[in-house]
Amino acid sequence: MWWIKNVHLVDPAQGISGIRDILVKDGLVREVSEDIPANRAQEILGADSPEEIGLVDGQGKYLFPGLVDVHVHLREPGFEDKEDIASGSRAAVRGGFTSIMAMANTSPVVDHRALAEFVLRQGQRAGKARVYTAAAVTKGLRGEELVEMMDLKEGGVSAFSDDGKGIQSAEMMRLALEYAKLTGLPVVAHCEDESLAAGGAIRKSETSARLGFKGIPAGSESVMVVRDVILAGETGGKLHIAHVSTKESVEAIRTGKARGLDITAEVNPYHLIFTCEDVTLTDTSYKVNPPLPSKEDQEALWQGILDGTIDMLATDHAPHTREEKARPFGEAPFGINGLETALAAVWQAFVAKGILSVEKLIELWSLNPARRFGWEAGTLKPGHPADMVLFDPERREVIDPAGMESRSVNTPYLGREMRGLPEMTWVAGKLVMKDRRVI
Ligand SMILES: NC(=O)N[C@@H](CC(=O)O)C(=O)O
Ligand SMILES: [Zn+2]
Ligand SMILES: [Zn+2]
Repeated sequence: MWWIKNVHLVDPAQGISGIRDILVKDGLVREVSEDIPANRAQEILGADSPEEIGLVDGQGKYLFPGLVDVHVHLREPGFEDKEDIASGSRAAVRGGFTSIMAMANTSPVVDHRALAEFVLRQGQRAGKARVYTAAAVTKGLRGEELVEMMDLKEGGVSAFSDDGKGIQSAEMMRLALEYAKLTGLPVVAHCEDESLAAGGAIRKSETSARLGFKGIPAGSESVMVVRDVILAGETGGKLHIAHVSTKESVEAIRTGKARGLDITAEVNPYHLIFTCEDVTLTDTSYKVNPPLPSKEDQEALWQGILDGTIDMLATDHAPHTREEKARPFGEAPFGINGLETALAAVWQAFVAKGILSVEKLIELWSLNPARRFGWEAGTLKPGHPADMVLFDPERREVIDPAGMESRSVNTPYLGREMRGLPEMTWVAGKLVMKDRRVI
């Protein structure tokens, strides 16, 4: 049992952003109030003596509902040299994430029930973050034949996604939305038209021309977002757009929402922090799909966040080995390792500077994703699971591979000092990270 005192609690679902005390017992939040006297805490917690209660002084710190990340690559089965479910879920809680959703682009692909159940079981066995999983939309991510959606839903998946590949056939996407609708689960769309994107390494721009790369045009994403919004309208299906990175995509989603369609969208925080102009040939950790956007697109992403067109942030945690990322830029795989650095990155770039409020941050990264995917998370209302993060806005740390839980270190922050980090993480009232160490 826990008693956290004098902490700045941020919980948009309860309309709270201010100093509170909070009591936790048997995995649940029991009481949230402005000041809890010792005898009352002992009574509510049913403690025989004060020594039984874990007391945390939250002075100068924030308490957040555990962050919810709907887009991570845990690489198991098949690519355990990059990450596995245990290491990924440890990285999650170290970074402040207590619920994560694994993508299906493993080997074999999570396109059948037995494998989905395996992923969920491995997540439980790891006993750190709550691990949810998406199943593929099409068998083997080949875009040709739908998976058994109802069977997978019964196996416990939370969404369907061919993430890593765009579904090239409009008819296949239409069918996917229609069938997924019967399960009540969203289709998570990775929007990428291969005829436009093929062979590119970074966003088509002055930089791509200067560096001598074939650029990936913004349209390779936007045309498919427009298509999928239209198909969501025709089918009445539930659509979630992954890693939105262009102005035209934001516009299409805004239009779809104005029509009342069942659409949500996420942005990868690195697309808010970096632009295509930051890319250098020597650092492949900036190579990500979709590629880092232009300044103009980045501004449109912000507009989308501020007016509610964009519902959430998601790391798209995409670990790759040092060997793979050591290849020449054009040949290195796409992806940025996110779980252990993303919150700090957003904090120091935006929240610390007053560009993004802490309340909006928690809406975007805890409340909204939990609501969309139907998970019990995103708030610390009494009676809800005590998935919580104690966050120290002043804590500094140099990002050192030796301290990282992820098996991969493909982040632009390597060797850089970050400011604003999670200090303690609880999942279901159990302390799983303390002082930057997973326990
Ligand atoms: N985002 C990436 O750059 N890479 C992801 C695939 C994806 O999310 O599309 C990966 O699996 O490595
Ligand atoms: Zn993707
Ligand atoms: Zn992804």
